[in-house]
Amino acid sequence: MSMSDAQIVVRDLRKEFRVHQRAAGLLAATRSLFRRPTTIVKAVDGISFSLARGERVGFLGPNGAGKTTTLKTLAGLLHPTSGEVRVDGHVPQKREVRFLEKVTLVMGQKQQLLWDLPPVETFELNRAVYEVPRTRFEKTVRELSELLELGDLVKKPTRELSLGERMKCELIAALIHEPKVLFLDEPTIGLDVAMQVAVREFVRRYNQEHEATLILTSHYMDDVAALCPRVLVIDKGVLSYDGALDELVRRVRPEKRVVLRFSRAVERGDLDALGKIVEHAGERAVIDVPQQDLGARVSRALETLPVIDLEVTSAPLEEVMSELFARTRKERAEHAR
Ligand SMILES: Nc1ncnc2c1ncn2[C@@H]1O[C@H](COP(=O)(O)OP(=O)(O)OP(=O)(O)O)[C@@H](O)[C@H]1O
Repeated sequence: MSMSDAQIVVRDLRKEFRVHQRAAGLLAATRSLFRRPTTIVKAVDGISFSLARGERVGFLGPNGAGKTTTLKTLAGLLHPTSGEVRVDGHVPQKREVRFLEKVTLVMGQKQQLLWDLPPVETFELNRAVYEVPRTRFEKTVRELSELLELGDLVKKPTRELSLGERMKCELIAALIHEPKVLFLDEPTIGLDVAMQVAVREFVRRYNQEHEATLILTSHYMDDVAALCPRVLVIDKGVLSYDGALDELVRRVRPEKRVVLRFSRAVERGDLDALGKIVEHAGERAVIDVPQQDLGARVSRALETLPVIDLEVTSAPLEEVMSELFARTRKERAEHAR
């Protein structure tokens, strides 16, 4: 994809925050009223990427990596310290009406629904703000409520809804104006597994039906695996990977995970030759085996051990990601020395 075809373009984006240090003690506090020491936090430290229309990209990184800051900048809520950002040809920070009509930012940790009123009232408010024609509005609300199986819940006061029901209504409120670009920051946080799946499927359908572009952050790797073929990995404001999720997993963890069950307890020493032992408790063992040796090692296990059950899996994505983040930190620490 050339930069000119891209719908979202980010070039060398930096965002710094100036933070006042809080000194302890009354005297220090009084003094700091006049001369407050400040430090600079480099939340985003020179990142570049671009997205084509309709793409779904996951934004991964540990806490404080700079994900929310990047999304807020793309949505026009924060001004970049330097660098360039374009979303469908617009400079987000100008917050032009035509730009605002095209985008939405959903933050799982914040809500826009009015607490004491039913969600439909917030939908109505957004209809007015975005000047959505009545018939289109009604069609959208009906379709989205059906997709999310909300029924008449949208007419109950928000405070009476469960977390999952509220999150679904948040999504509808954010989509009343049928945006083409979705920035979703932890949209499934706090939801149970069934609800996560429902929201995920809904987002997927919206993406397909509207050819909407999507950037998603989530601590639930299942969300990312289900929705985002491509991922960006950010740590300490710097991008360390931009590419296919599968490829990332292969790079970080070229091993397959083999779960073995035996008809009787097996000695640890008998397992050593198979690979890296992740777990071992007598009649059960979990072993990481290099991908290229998988066939040979599995045959060996079957020949030499009383195997009654064998399953080949991959390490959970959560584990792969925390290993990646730990590695990046370590490399950077060594680099800094
Ligand atoms: N308004 C602000 N003022 C000062 N520092 C900020 C501000 N917003 C964010 N930061 C700092 O910038 C860094 C990046 O924060 P950001 O919220 O973008 O991270 P994140 O990747 O979204 O993290 P998480 O996964 O925890 O939500 C953090 O060190 C954070 O403390």
